[in-house]
Amino acid sequence: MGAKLSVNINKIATLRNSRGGNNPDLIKAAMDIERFGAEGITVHPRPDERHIRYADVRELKKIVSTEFNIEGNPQEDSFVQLVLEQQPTQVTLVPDSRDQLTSNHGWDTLREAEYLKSIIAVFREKGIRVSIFVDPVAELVRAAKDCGTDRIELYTEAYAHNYHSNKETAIKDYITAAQAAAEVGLGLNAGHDLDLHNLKYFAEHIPNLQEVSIGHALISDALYLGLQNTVQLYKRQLAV
Ligand SMILES: CC(=O)[C@@H](O)[C@H](O)COP(=O)(O)O
Ligand SMILES: NCC(=O)COP(=O)(O)O
Repeated sequence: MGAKLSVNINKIATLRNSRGGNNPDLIKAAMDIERFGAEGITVHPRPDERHIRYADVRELKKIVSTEFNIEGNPQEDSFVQLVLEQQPTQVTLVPDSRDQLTSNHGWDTLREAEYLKSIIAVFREKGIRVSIFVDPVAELVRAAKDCGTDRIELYTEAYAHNYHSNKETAIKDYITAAQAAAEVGLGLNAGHDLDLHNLKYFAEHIPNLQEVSIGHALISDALYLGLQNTVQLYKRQLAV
């Protein structure tokens, strides 16, 4: 079976927030995205609530019937409280600073090991699956296992950036990192800047890939192709 598609709906909230009303309706969009075939809904509430708001997360939890994945930085106490209260399928820990435009690096699982061990345990004790955002470096992947996480999410910005110039080179570190994950028994997710051009090749070369979370490109494509068609096109790239 191919990797699951979890659609990140941050950008739908960004559009809604730009006018202050409820158009587009985030809850309806999440339900439609699931109905169109997505196997998960991802949100990344940031401290300034510039797209997904904490209140959205609470409303989404009531209606998401597939896997609900909440991303964020556990160094924000309010984020930890929100996740513990909402009990999603998965929490993805991302080391973003408060004013960051978008995620731009993974955890240093060697240097931050003690902190990660303690915070991962907090979520796992409550039965929430934990994934941590990691750059494609085998040593950091192996160290992630020692932190007690269930899965890692490989940060795919570098792959997406380099894909068009040389896809064989672009995927190399990800293959090595994915093999390291398999060797130590870690589940494997991936995300950031994956799109209709680069997704199939990634899925074909990373056989132990369990889930991708995709937002920016997918929602942008939906402007031209329609949401239903777009979700199905992305799913087709994963059917390798
Ligand atoms: C962890 C990750 O790569 C995504 O959460 C991405 O950062 C989306 O966040 P924004 O929609 O705020 O850019
Ligand atoms: N975890 C990655 C994610 O949720 C979406 O990233 P992007 O597709 O918006 O770059």
